[in-house]
Amino acid sequence: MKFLDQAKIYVRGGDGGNGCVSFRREKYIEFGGPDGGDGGDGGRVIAVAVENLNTLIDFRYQQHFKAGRGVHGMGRNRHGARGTDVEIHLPVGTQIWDEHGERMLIDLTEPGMRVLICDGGSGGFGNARFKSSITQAPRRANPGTEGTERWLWLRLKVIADAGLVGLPNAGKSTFLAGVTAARPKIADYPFTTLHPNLGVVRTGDEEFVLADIPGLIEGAHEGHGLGDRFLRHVERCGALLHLLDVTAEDPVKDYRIVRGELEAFGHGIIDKPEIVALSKIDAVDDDTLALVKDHVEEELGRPVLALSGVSRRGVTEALHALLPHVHAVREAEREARERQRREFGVIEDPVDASAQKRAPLLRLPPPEDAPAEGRARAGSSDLFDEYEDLVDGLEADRLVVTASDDEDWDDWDDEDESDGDESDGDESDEAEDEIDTDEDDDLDADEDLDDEDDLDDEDDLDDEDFEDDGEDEDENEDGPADDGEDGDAPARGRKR
Ligand SMILES: Nc1nc2c(ncn2[C@@H]2O[C@H](COP(=O)(O)OP(=O)(O)OP(=O)(O)O)[C@@H](O)[C@H]2O)c(=O)[nH]1
Ligand SMILES: [Mg+2]
Repeated sequence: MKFLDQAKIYVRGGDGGNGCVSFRREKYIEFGGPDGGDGGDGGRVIAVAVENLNTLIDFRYQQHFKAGRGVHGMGRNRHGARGTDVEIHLPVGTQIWDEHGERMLIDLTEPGMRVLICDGGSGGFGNARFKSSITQAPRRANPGTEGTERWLWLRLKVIADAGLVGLPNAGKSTFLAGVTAARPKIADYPFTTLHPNLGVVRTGDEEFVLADIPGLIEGAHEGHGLGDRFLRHVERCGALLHLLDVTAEDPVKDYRIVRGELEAFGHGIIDKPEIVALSKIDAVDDDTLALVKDHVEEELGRPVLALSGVSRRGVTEALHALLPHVHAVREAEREARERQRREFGVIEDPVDASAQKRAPLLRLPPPEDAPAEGRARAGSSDLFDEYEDLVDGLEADRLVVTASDDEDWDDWDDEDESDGDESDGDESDEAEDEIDTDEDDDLDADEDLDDEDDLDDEDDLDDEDFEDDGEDEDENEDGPADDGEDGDAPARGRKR
């Protein structure tokens, strides 16, 4: 499988479904009352950390993730269903960064960790919600709110307890293959290893993960060789095992080159506990080894181990030297995880009953430019007031409508005016251009109405009513919530 350790993705929560304006229509039942259901909430986008994945290559082929839209509310008090959630599976060790790659939002360090990265919009209230003792036939419903959207960077940092560093050909992959079941490519040329390899080391009853990363050369931080970006995979390691090829001309110089690159990379790698070992010692006799070892120890001013990935000599000692550091980093990681949990807070997951069995859902911090409260909730917003005004201006009666969006509301408004004009226009002489525009409006409005009809499941029922019962008319005209002079024939005819 190809290795890719960063990717940019676009995520979008589903829009909330619109509330529905509908009235109960049934034979022999007068004043049926409002029965428009609420729209369903939009689906959410959730990131899940999973094991057995170690690349972000999938995100090269798919970058856009959109959750499903909430279903619109319907008549007979039917609420729309929630939009479907989208789950994005990420390898453990993936970090989620903001759009500009400047701020890390969350670090998926545990398998099964779940993060809500994009919330869906809320469903709008149907007209049944607006029933009160005064307004018994409310003709308003809320449109659903839009889902949030954002771009995010994903960065994979392989999670290993210890890492192998060194020049190309130092014997890193050979060492990994010797102490773990990993089978990295090994060959007698530089840059055999092109991406990090992981292996699980077992010593006694201890286990830890060892990472072999591509070799570093002088100037790697400027992009020489494979560059130094793979170093971020050892950022999380508890310790580094720095291998120096004993057969090399000058192991001390090799050591300094690699240290120089670690320093140039930054991110605290240079400060990590480091164990230095001469490798390939089976390739030299003991005298030469002793000579080189003394020289290197003297130059570096520290003890140096000696090992061979081929003959396994000195390997156990090197692993044991790594162990205390591995324990220390694990302890620190555990604390960091607890801190992260406290910081992000856990969201109760009302949707999914099985969620309790799974890891808690964490909430990703909102984009920095977003309003603190997030998006306005349906039913409590300016949107609502705006809509209320619009509806008050409407003469339309007994509409059964599933709103699609704001534009539709505007169209309704237009339509109303044009209808008025239409009836006037037949009787009186209007200015010509005015009539023209009105006709255009009419066309548009009719089209819009058709669209709405298509969306609306209620239509059959209501169509029938419109056709056959004159009672209904009376019912609405006499209805306690009728605002004055509506119930006029043109308005009703218009809806047909
Ligand atoms: N004799 C001997 N040869 C070794 C030993 N370790 C590695 N080699 C040889 O050295 C060469 C390079 O080994 P690798 O393990 O691929 O080296 P590397 O550090 O992973 O190299 P890159 O992946 O290119 O950075 C291969 O030909 C190995 O057979 C050892 O312990 N003894
Ligand atoms: Mg290698």
